Amino acid sequence: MKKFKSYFLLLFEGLRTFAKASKWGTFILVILVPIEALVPTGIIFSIQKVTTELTKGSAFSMSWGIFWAVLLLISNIIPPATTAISGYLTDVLIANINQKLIEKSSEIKNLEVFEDAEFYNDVETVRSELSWRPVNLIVFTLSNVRYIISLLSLLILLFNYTWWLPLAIIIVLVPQSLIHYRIQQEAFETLVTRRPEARKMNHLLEIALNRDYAKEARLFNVFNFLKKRYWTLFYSVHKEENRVRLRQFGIALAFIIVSSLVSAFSFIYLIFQVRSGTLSIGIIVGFASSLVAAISASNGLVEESDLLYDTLMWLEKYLKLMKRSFDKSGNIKISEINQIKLENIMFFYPNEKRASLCGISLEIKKGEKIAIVGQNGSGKSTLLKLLADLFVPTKGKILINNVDLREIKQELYWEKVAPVFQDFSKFKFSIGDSISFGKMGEVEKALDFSGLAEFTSEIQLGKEFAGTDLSGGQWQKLAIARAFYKENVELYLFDEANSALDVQSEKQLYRKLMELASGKTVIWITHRMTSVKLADKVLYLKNGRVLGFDSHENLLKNNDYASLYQEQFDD
Ligand SMILES: Nc1ncnc2c1ncn2[C@@H]1O[C@H](COP(=O)(O)OP(=O)(O)OP(=O)(O)O)[C@@H](O)[C@H]1O
Repeated sequence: MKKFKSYFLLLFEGLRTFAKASKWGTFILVILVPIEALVPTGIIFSIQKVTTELTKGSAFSMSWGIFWAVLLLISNIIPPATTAISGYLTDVLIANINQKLIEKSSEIKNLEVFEDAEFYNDVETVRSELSWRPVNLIVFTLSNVRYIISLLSLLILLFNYTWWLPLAIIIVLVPQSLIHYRIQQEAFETLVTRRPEARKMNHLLEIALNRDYAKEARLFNVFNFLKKRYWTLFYSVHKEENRVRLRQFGIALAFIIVSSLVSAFSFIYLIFQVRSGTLSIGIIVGFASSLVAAISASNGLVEESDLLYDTLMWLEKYLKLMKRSFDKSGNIKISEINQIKLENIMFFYPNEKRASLCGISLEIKKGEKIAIVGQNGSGKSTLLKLLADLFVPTKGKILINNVDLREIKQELYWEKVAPVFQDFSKFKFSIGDSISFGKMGEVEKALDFSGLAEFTSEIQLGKEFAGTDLSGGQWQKLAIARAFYKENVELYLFDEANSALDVQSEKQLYRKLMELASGKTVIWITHRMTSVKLADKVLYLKNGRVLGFDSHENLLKNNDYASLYQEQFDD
């Protein structure tokens, strides 16, 4: 019963979601659907009346005939109208849900949530099924409301013939529905808990079909591997689902046999009544038609409410995501970044036992140029992500102008920071939009600064949008242009922003950066040691710890650093 209650609560939430998308669309459907649902009962009733009046030779048969014709007309007009309105409602519902998801994502201030498997699974479930779930939500909600109203009106009609038949139908229907919901829930859970496998299967298909994988997939001939891995995953996912389906079929069959026996028995009983002259022939026509319609409505209700239930479980995940509140940012406003102080920073990625950063303490003053060096995995990018306020230290504090970064209004801090990440995003907009995101300003200047002067802001990016593609270095220059374009920056964070650049472009990058960032703080990660000479201080990291934080010249006295530096210039 608790399940039923939550089912109806969710159904109500679904209706509220429709109303939020379009008040008028929902209102018209709320009027039309019950009328549409009542029409079949009206038609059966009028046929019964026509037959009864005809056998009596009464002139009323004509009035009932006209009533029947009007109902027939209504039954033909309403379905195309509800289809058109529900089509419109589906479109605005999808747009509404998409807008809400974009808004919700903007509330995520700490990227740690993306590392949480449960959250990630929920987001993936909502996102991957977004293109078709809202359609199902509308279609199945409407059909279920229609079935419920039809069934109730038919049961009332049947009640006029025999009181025990509608009762028997309800007695068969309720446990049948309960068992179905239980199984459906199990099926959904199975699918969801198996979601990582389903995602792996999708990834295999992506490798086979996506252009990003096309080169290596061919030269390393991964296709046989993909096919085998796909079948292995398929069998593991579908073994469980087939078990659920089989149970569902068995239970449905048992209930169908019971309800057919009850119906047959009542029909035979009524035939006897008509033969003995207790009931009129019109009654048997009405009874037979309403029984067939009621059985078909109750079967439809069980089947489609199963499908609706499945969709409502998706809605539940969506609503859970919408209700989730994320860490709030602080409230302290800053207009400048005069000092950055790290106090004994320790950082573990979620569910990781090994610290990625350990006991980092240092101070950076406004305008200082800091290079971060160290071997792969030493914690350089992690430190930069903490400085960008995308992750929060597990222990210790980052102080900005002596204020804990957690207390500072995040939007204001981010306004002052211009990053180029190692794994920068390749936005497939026009070049202008992928730099400015719709803001006014001189995109061309940023392009020129980052060495992309030959491109204009109108050029569309991305082959999937009939646009152009860029070389690896050009994509990186575009990410750099994005950072150069940003105004009122106080802190530049560059994570191997030179990794794909040719020697000349790299020199230009640092020249422009030093020019643009004069008086501002710049922190850059690099494996190419030539740029360390430009830095006021070099931060040398190893295994998440600071091995040195001093000028390049002073650090050369450290054997470890000296050999890291020297190795670049050896053969
Ligand atoms: N999302 C993550 N989840 C778990 N561990 C991570 C994650 N990202 C990085 N790590 C781990 O944190 C440590 C530091 O990684 P980080 O990316 O900061 O190194 P890095 O010095 O920037 O390396 P590289 O020079 O290769 O870019 C590594 O041991 C890495 O395996």
